[in-house]
Amino acid sequence: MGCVVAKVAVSKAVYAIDKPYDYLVPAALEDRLRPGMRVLVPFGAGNRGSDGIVLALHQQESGGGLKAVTAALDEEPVLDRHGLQMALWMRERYFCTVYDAVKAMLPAGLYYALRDCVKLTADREVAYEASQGSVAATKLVEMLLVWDGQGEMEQIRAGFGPKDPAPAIRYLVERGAAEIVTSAQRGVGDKTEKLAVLAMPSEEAMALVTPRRKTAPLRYSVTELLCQLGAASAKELCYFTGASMPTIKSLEKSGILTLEQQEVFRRVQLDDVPPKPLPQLNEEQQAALEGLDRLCRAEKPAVALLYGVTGSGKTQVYIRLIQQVLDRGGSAMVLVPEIALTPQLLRVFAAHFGQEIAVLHSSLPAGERYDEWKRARSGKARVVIGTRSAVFAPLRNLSLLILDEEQEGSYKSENTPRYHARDVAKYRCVQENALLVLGSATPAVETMYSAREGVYHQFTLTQRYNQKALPQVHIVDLKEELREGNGGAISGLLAREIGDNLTRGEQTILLLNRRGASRMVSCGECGEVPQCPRCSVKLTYHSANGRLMCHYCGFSQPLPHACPACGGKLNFIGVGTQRVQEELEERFPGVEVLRMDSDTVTAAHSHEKILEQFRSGKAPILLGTQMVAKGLDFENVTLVGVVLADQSLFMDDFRAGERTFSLLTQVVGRAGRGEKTGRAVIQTFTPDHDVIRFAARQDYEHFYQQEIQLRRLRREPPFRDVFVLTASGPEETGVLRCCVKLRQALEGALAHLNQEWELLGPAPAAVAKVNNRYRYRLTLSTKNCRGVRELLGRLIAQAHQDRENRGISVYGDLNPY
Ligand SMILES: Nc1ncnc2c1ncn2[C@@H]1O[C@H](COP(=O)(O)OP(=O)(O)OP(=O)(O)O)[C@@H](O)[C@H]1O
Ligand SMILES: [Zn+2]
Repeated sequence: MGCVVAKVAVSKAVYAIDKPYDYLVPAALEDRLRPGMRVLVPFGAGNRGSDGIVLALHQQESGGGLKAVTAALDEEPVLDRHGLQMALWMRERYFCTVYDAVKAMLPAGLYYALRDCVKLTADREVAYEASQGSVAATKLVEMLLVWDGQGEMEQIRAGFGPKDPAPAIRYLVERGAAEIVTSAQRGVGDKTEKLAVLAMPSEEAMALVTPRRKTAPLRYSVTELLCQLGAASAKELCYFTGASMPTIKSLEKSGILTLEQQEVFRRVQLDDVPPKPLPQLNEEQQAALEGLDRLCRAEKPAVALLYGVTGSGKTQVYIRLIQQVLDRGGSAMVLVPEIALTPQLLRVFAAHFGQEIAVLHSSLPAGERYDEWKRARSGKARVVIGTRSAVFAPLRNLSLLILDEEQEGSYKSENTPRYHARDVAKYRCVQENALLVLGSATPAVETMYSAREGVYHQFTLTQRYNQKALPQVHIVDLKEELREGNGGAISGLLAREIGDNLTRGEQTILLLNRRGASRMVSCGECGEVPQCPRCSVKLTYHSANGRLMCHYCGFSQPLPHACPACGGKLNFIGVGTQRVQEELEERFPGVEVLRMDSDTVTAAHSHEKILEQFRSGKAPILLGTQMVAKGLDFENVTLVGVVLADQSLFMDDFRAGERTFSLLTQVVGRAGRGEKTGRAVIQTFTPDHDVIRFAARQDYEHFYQQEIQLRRLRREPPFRDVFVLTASGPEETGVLRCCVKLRQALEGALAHLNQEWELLGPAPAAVAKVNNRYRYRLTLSTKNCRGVRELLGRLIAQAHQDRENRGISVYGDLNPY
């Protein structure tokens, strides 16, 4: 008789020591435990509990010296064989731990928050007696008795103040009067999903906070706001008052509000969508469908590019393709970029697949996401529609994966694990013998290159479904406008076109190409621009809450009345959507301008409502940031205006051209999708820039040819890959030293590499300081291969273990956005 040993990927094992750890499976668990189930195990010094996932089980002669699994956390596996394989694959690709990958793959509702508790094991008298000889231990016993014999480590630490409770705990444990237990509880999910509800009449609440208004102003403001609203998401309360989560928590402690794990986001109701017959395809669509379906039926891994101009009806092809997959008993997933997952799109799919749909969206509350995940796993839902992380959805018999707008940056994760959904999808295709369809009107240069090289299959839709020509585009040179004395945001031509549209009762979409709507302020006298105290960036002004905010760390402060440095008058600089809105209202009195940007989109006034208002034709003009550029399909829109095209063009990033081309082509493509022909006006300071000229002609072919040549010359993807190693820490010199050391080690090892490479840095990151941490990076450009990944993985692990690097974190990122 041997024993059963589990190989476990442990949550508390950091990257440098991440490997499968062996644990003995206790007899009581032997029948139950299977690979893919999460477990609680003792780990590290002191054997504190950690969660982990079982990678494999095997028989062994003896388990001498092995620690045992404490408990199983799941009834049945949460990952199957392919899922576990995927986690290992991600570790190797993205320099994360296996458990980091597992967490990214599972819905948040499944996480367990682990709590260490100290529990009295003896009764009152015995416990007191055991504590004799240590004042601290006696105090601890008293504390625990008050809490019914058990306290969480955090509570105890709080109770002991600055004193370390550890000796007192040890004292009791050694004398058999207490034990440390680790309990696994269902995770509480994301803070942002908490709903704060006023827990007492508002007068009482105000009476509680008013006396200390001076010393605790944030408590006062939060309470005041909550009294008006009754209930609000914790995130919103913070946003509008500048408070942070501890303030909300302290109000909860005082009983002024309760935090509920409630719906903050409304789930899109799909039950009432009337079913629709399948679309009749035109010839091009039919040809694409047949080709794709043939690949799908082959049950061999394949990637196909569906390259179709805006409005060519790619969605209709997807729908038919999915229907055929379902008819054969398979399942399918459709991934869309963050901003494209609109209720409108969901309704289109719901009309065809009804209850077969599961929606996995990052802004769904954790509980709902978990439910949807379970529906996919059980086979009740066979079509998953979702954003980036839906690529991990546990569909059975997966035979079709669709990545719509595959060039979009939101498919790349900016947090650990830093994966790209396209790569993960490709790997799943191989695992499942499925077909991956990459859809786009402006494919990523890498994707088109693979298609041209014959690595991907390609299908093309050259015409709009309605046979209409693509919109006519005019370029306006803003330098000319300035010379002619028009310093406003709207040129003469654009104003005339808008006017024409108003007369004809047609609608207009205006894009302000910049992140967020916000503006900076600067002092008219000394030129001072308020900066974030924690980051090396300027603060931007948000009109919705009247505060200056940092987009990197969330710091905010009320807009000062005068320049803090010299007392001068503050001016707003930069064109914000709000200013454009004002200008439009001046030029076209009485005309309603809907504005959609991060400022106007709040829980009460959602994205969805604004779009609904626009669709119903009530407002003639929709003005917004990138939110309005993509995916929208409104018949009556015949004019698109780009207020300023240059913004994203001059960023220090090899994708700047591609991103600008894509955005302009997409937004121009919103016009003329119905019966009437569309027009577009692009305003720019660089009318001769190739990217703008190509975009105006919607000429992807020439854009691609020029771009691929540039990439070849500059040795950028797809010809090489870019690995970025970033070190960040509280002291600049330490971070720099860490990078220099890393560079030396890397150079030494790369000398033996049998392929071309180039190493740059250390250089400060584009934003050199975030949240009081300095960031420096090394950039290695070379072909991605196992040897390079192993080398980088080893060096990152070494850097983590280097004592000199205490407080510094080092991470790697492949082809970052
Ligand atoms: N076969 C079809 N039958 C009926 N209507 C169609 C068909 N194909 C496309 N359409 C209509 O044409 C319009 C554009 O189609 P769709 O939104 O699928 O295009 P797209 O290629 O995804 O566009 P974009 O990339 O610009 O978002 C939609 O209103 C759609 O309903
Ligand atoms: Zn900041």
